[in-house]
Amino acid sequence: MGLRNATTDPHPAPAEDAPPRLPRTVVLVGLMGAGKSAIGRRLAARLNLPFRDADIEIEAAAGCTIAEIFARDGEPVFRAVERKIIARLLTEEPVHILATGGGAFMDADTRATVHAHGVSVWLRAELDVLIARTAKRTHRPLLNQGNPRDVLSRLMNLRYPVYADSDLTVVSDERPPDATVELVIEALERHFGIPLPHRAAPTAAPATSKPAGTP
Ligand SMILES: Nc1ncnc2c1ncn2[C@@H]1O[C@H](COP(=O)(O)OP(=O)(O)O)[C@@H](O)[C@H]1O
Ligand SMILES: O=C(O)C1=C[C@@H](OP(=O)(O)O)[C@@H](O)[C@H](O)C1
Ligand SMILES: [Mg+2]
Repeated sequence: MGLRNATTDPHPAPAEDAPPRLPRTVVLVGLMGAGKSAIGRRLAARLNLPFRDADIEIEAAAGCTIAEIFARDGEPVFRAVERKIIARLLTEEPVHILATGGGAFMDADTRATVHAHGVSVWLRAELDVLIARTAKRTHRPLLNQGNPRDVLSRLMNLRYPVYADSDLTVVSDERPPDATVELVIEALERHFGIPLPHRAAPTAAPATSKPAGTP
């Protein structure tokens, strides 16, 4: 018979028949509490891609927490490490979902690297949403120096005009995280003009078994 065995076919289907793939690493940008880490992790699972969190990579490289780097070495040292780690992730790792820390995109070099190698998605959130989401944890050094509402409000004024330079903007509001993930997938599909192969969204929200405080 003329039927070919798919596994031993010496003439495999041409590449254009393969499902479209995300062409660039997705770089999530936004203020503390916007959901970069939480949405990024879920987005990676939906798109079946690796997830990296720049903050976790920094802590692994430094062998201590971000709060300890700020206290011991100061913010400029943290920013230098952050710049280096994000450049490495974007230039040396295959396409993945990357959650940055809220200050990363403020660095001109990092912005240039993101524009050159990634697609940036700003998770834009209102002040009250950011305050509610960040209030539960105390690991962010910038929010432990004074009133979090004042700090976040000042950072919004400074940073939102710069975050606006992102390729895409998605609102991060009170809707459930999976609904925001859906918005990001739709925005990416529109941006690249391709359907992205992705897993179905989780149907029901089962009772959480995560330890308290896990993003
Ligand atoms: N709809 C939502 N979208 C994103 N995060 C949400 C949402 N609802 C609650 N959260 C919680 O808010 C926190 C957001 O923090 P995180 O993802 O660490 O933000 P970032 O990395 O941008 O600072 C997490 O604990 C997350 O579980
Ligand atoms: O906004 C910032 O300058 C920072 C945000 C943090 O990350 P998240 O935005 O993920 O909280 C972390 O990188 C550090 O505490 C500084
Ligand atoms: Mg984060």
